[in-house]
Amino acid sequence: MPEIILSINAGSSSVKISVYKTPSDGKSQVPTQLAEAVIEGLTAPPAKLKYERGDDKIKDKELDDIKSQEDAFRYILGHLTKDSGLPELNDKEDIKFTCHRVVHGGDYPRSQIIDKQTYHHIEELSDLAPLHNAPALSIVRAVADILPHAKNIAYFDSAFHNTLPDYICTYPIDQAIAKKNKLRKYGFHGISYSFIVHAVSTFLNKPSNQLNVIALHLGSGASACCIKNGKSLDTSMGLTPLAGLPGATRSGSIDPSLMFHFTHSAGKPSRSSSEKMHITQAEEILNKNSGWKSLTGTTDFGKISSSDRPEDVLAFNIFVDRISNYVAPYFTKLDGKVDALVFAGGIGERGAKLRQAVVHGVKCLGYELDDAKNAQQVQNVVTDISAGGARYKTLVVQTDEQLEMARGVLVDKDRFVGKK
Ligand SMILES: Nc1ncnc2c1ncn2[C@@H]1O[C@H](COP(=O)(O)OP(=O)(O)O)[C@@H](O)[C@H]1O
Ligand SMILES: CC(=O)OP(=O)(O)O
Ligand SMILES: [Mg+2]
Repeated sequence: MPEIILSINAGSSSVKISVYKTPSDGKSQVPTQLAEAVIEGLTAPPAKLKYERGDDKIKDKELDDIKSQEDAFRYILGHLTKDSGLPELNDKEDIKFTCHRVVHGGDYPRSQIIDKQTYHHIEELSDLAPLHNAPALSIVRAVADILPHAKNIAYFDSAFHNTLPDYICTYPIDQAIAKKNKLRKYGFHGISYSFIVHAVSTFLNKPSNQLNVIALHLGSGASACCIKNGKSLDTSMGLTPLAGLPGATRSGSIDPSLMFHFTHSAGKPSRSSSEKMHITQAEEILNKNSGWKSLTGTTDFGKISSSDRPEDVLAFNIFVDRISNYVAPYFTKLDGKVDALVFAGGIGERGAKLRQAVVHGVKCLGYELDDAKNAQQVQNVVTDISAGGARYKTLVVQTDEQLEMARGVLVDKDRFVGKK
């Protein structure tokens, strides 16, 4: 009997939910997608709904009352269960598995059933992913409330980076304190990077364990990953998703001393700290009130890219510069043996002008775009946008974290049987 999987991806500005059914032959490892709902723009209200079920589509429906990831989840679940074209979901008890993208999984090397212990562990990690873990847990609680029969499984963004060598994930600080407090580089967007490895390996017809890729996941949060033989060798995010590239509301890496000159109360608790999540004013400022929002007043990078206001041009140039700070070093870490430079995430997939500027900046390495291919809206999972004579390939991958998690359910099902 096919079973229904609800795969939930709570990002910092969006919630994306896909519904799948497991294959009826029980053998193939490919779930069938029945519907996909996305609410985006949580940081640039009003939030907007996109919905696709077969040929039925809703595009950019404005939702005034949806302010948080939990609101978005409840709205989407209501929409799915009321959709008469989706009879598989009319009875909520039909949902057997719910997959949750959890950004910070600490030392967890792979997915986990969410029981009391895992729930509390994810909660303890909330301080280290202030825009992510708590919203993901608010959805886990809502699922426990509305869908008590479903098995909740956490998929961790950090797990893909479990292969980082010690000299890359160790910070040069007192090692006794670092070990005691587990202060190291974790890295995130790993579910997306895992999807990218699968997709590019299929596209290039090359085994994933021989694949070398420089991957850029550019969304509300943005990161770069150096993938060697299909595994993470280095990545730009760190102990938290604040390190590395700037984002919609995040500064990215800055001089650590800066904050003490920015405000005298940097170390004091922020007003949005709660019993469950403790963050300082510095963390609040750098995670929630910086990035594109602080420079331009909007978090919509599409608007920023198409504007010629000086502050938008500055934000665009900063992003191009910071991205280029990773591409060439990762190229050398891979010894120039690079199968593809990959763009993914909301900005990577839709931002033709940004791709053009980034690739132009690394032209001397042998990257060049076909301008016409770059300008088109991508339709396929993988699109080659490189110029005919380019020495190295540039690809756009429409990443699908929900599908990556749902595939994981098919692989992991037996590990979870009998557990609740
Ligand atoms: N046409 C576009 N060009 C560039 N960026 C875009 C475009 N459309 C949307 N975006 C940006 O994509 C980002 C959302 O990316 P996404 O990966 O979905 O975010 P999240 O981090 O919430 O998962 C937003 O910052 C949005 O501004
Ligand atoms: C890890 C991270 O920053 O995720 P997102 O881009 O979805 O906010
Ligand atoms: Mg995302």
